[in-house]
Amino acid sequence: MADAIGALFVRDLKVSSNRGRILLSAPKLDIAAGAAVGIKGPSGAGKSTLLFALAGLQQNCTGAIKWGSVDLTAANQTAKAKFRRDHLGIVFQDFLLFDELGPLENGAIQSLFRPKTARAGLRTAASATLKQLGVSRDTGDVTTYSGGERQRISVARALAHDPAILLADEPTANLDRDAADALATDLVSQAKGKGRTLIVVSHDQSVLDQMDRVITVKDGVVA
Ligand SMILES: Nc1ncnc2c1ncn2[C@@H]1O[C@H](COP(=O)(O)OP(=O)(O)OP(=O)(O)O)[C@@H](O)[C@H]1O
Repeated sequence: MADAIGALFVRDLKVSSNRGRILLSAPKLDIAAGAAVGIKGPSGAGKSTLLFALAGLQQNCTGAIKWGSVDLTAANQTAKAKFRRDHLGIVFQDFLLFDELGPLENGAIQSLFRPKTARAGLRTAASATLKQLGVSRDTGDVTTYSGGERQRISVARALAHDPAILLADEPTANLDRDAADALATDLVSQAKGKGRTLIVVSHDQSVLDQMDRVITVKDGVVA
């Protein structure tokens, strides 16, 4: 399964700022497809920079970031966008939902820019994941839902296209303890249940405890 799209191979990665300062280096990082991996480290260490590089969203990267046979550092913007559309789901600290829409409209938001033939499937998948995650009502916009529910809606959105890879950047930072624990459990079960690779940046030890493995980033270097 060396070429499984969820298998990550990073070599000699360097990420620079626009002014040429090295923000992050990762000499070697391998993650097996289907693994659940935490990324920890002090504030400003470069964790989000690493996660965004792995998503093909970070500028000024050199070296190799390969997901299966797709080399993101060699890909142009169109190819990177296609990779994300086909294979990647992302969950953000601040949810990044559309406040004026409800859970299903947010969960299935991708249907607005997907081919007509894919739209019904996306809505069905988002609806099923919302149910699995316990977001059972679909009344009112998402501002009427709790933080934990909103983050679960953003997980349903990230998974609607059935990606092989799920990335999350501090997904529990805005949640209370109970909601954070539940969300971490949900992320792991949604990933493991479908053999997805899960990579979670977190300061939260109870989130990191649920991962198969934890990587440390310190002073811009991935250990
Ligand atoms: N586009 C950019 N241009 C210049 N510096 C940047 C850029 N993006 C990030 N940085 C710097 O890179 C370093 C790493 O930032 P990053 O957000 O990856 O850290 P982090 O480990 O995720 O921190 P936190 O835990 O506080 O979110 C920081 O010093 C930050 O100021």
